[in-house]
Parts: sequence; C-alpha cells; structure tokens
Amino acid sequence: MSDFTPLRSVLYMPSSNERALEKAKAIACDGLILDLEDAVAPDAKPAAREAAAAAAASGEYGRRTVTIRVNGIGTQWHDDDIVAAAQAGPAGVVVPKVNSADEVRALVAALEKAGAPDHTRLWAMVETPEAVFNVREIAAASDRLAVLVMGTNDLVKELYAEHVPGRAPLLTSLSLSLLAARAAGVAILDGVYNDVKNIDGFLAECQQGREMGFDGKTLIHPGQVEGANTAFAPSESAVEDARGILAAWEEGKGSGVVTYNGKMVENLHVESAERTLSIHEAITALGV
Ligand SMILES: CC(C)(COP(=O)(O)OP(=O)(O)OC[C@H]1O[C@@H](n2cnc3c(N)ncnc32)[C@H](O)[C@@H]1OP(=O)(O)O)[C@@H](O)C(=O)NCCC(=O)NCCSC(=O)C[C@H](O)C(=O)O
Ligand SMILES: [Mg+2]
Repeated sequence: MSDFTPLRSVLYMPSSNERALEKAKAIACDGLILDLEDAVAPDAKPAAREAAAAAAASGEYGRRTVTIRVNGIGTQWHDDDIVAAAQAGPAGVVVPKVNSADEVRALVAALEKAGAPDHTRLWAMVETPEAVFNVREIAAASDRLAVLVMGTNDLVKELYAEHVPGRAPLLTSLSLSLLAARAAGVAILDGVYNDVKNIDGFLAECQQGREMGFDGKTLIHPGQVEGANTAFAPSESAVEDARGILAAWEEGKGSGVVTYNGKMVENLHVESAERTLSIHEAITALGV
C-alpha cells in the first residue's frame, strides 16, 4: 500500500462562513484550506481564527487533508494565527506570500515554538515576483515544508498582468515553481480559477495544470471539485497503458529496451508507469 496522499482538489473556504465549514464535511475534495486571510474581513478575523482551529481539531473532516491559511508575515494577525493553528494541529499551515528561505525557517521555528505536532507541515504560497525568484531555496529550506501553493491572483496583481485563457503571463512563474518543487521533492498545487460559472474554462485550466505536472488544483467553489478530481487522477487509458508497459517490460526481461503499442519503453517509462499505478491505487483506496 502506497503512502501517497492525493491532493487533486484542495478547496478554500472562508473560516468565517459557518455554513461552508459544515458543508465541507460532505464535499468530495481531497483537501481543505480554512482561510483566515483574503476571504475574511478584518473584523471577523478573531472569530474566524477560533472557528478554523476548532474545525481543524474536530476530526470531523474524515479523510480530507485539513489545513489553515494564516494571515501573512508582518500583519497584525499573523502571530496569533500561527499559535492557534499550531495548537490545533492540522495537516498543514498554509502561509501566504512567503518570499525567502529565511522566512520558511522562521515560520518553522514559530510553529515548533507554538507546539505544532510533527504531522503539521508548512505549505508555502508562491505569489510574488520575489518568491518566484527565490522559489528554489524556499522549496528546499526545511523538511517541514511539504507543499508549494501557487497564488495566481496575487501573482497577476503583482505582475500587472491579466487573467487570460492559457495563462501565458503566468507560465514562467508556474514552471519555475514546478521545477523547484520537483527538485526539492515537495508537492505543488496550481492556483484558483475565479470564474466559478465557467466550467469549460475551469476544465481547460485543470488540464493545463495536469499536463504541466501539478499534483492538484486549489479551488474556491464546491462545483469545481469533481472536475479537479477527474483531471488530476490518472485517466482509464493512462492506467491501461501503465499496466501494458509493466507487462511488456516483464516479458522482455533482461533487455534494456522493449516496445508497447509501437512505442519505445525504457526503465524510465517503467518508473513513470509504476508511479501512475501507485497514484491510481491511492485514489481507488479512497472509495469516492
Ligand atoms: C466564490 C464564492 C464567494 C461564491 O459564493 P456563492 O455565490 O455563495 O456560491 P453558491 O451560491 O454557488 O454556493 C452554493 C453552496 O455552496 C457553498 N459554498 C460556496 N463556496 C464554498 C466553499 N468555498 N466551501 C464550502 N462551501 C461553499 C455555499 O455556502 C452554498 O451552500 P448552500 O447555502 O448550502 O447552498 C464562494 O464560493 C467562496 O466564498 N469561495 C471561497 C473564497 C475564498 O476562500 N477565497 C480565498 C482564496 S482564493 C485566493 O485568492 C488564492 C490566492 O491567495 C491567490 O492569490 O490566488
Ligand atoms: Mg493570494
């Protein structure tokens, strides 16, 4: 049995929204980000902090990977958010606008000082030009850092860019972040798609994210979960091909190269096929 944890669909929700927190217990997403930052008005932040901590500690979200997104470093809420999140012990503490490896190390020290359990990992958001330039060091700065999360709304804002189909203005930032995540061996999640009613646009962006190599997508609406779950899982044909590649390799044992369906298969293709099957098995084991 693989210890791979699927993160195909990771849904943000305002921690100030009681109804959303309750509803999330029945949403088929792989992960939740209980937000204290952008989705929560300043007056509502203290109550939202309590609600997020209670929800994360409740154990009522089943198999879902539950995280809390704190307010950014240097804001008036950040220190209290870190303490509350560390003590609630979610799977992850998501920190927006992380700009350097030094910030990662300081965040890890703060989480540990506040008593975060070992299973509470740091998820760092990449959403500024400075972060993109430093992303390789950010991704490798601490063993507690488990996930990079693209903040594409902030990136578009900081770049004076526009949200366009195909995301040409963001491709450099997305690719550099992916390279950094893979070099450091951490997971990476694509940014959100704001136009919640545009299903075709959303599915096209999921496919793009999957093809680039993202592990999953961050989401803002329950209606986006199913599309992300499908897009970021190996397709039926990918699973069939993976099995075929392994069978062809087994049959040609001893030779360094075989063919499957007319295509060359070498050891590296076998490793990819094994990865595909282990992801498929982990998703199948979820039973959803
Ligand atoms: C985007 C929304 C404001 C839309 O809200 P609304 O118009 O109320 O949607 P619906 O009427 O279609 O909602 C239907 C029901 O689903 C529930 N719902 C909606 N969204 C969520 C959610 N995210 N999680 C759980 N449940 C949700 C509604 O309560 C309705 O339930 P019911 O009343 O029982 O029918 C809204 O979807 C929303 O607030 N989304 C999350 C916004 C958010 O968290 N934003 C912050 C992160 S995005 C970001 O910026 C990332 C990054 O920092 C960057 O820079 O890119
Ligand atoms: Mg942001």
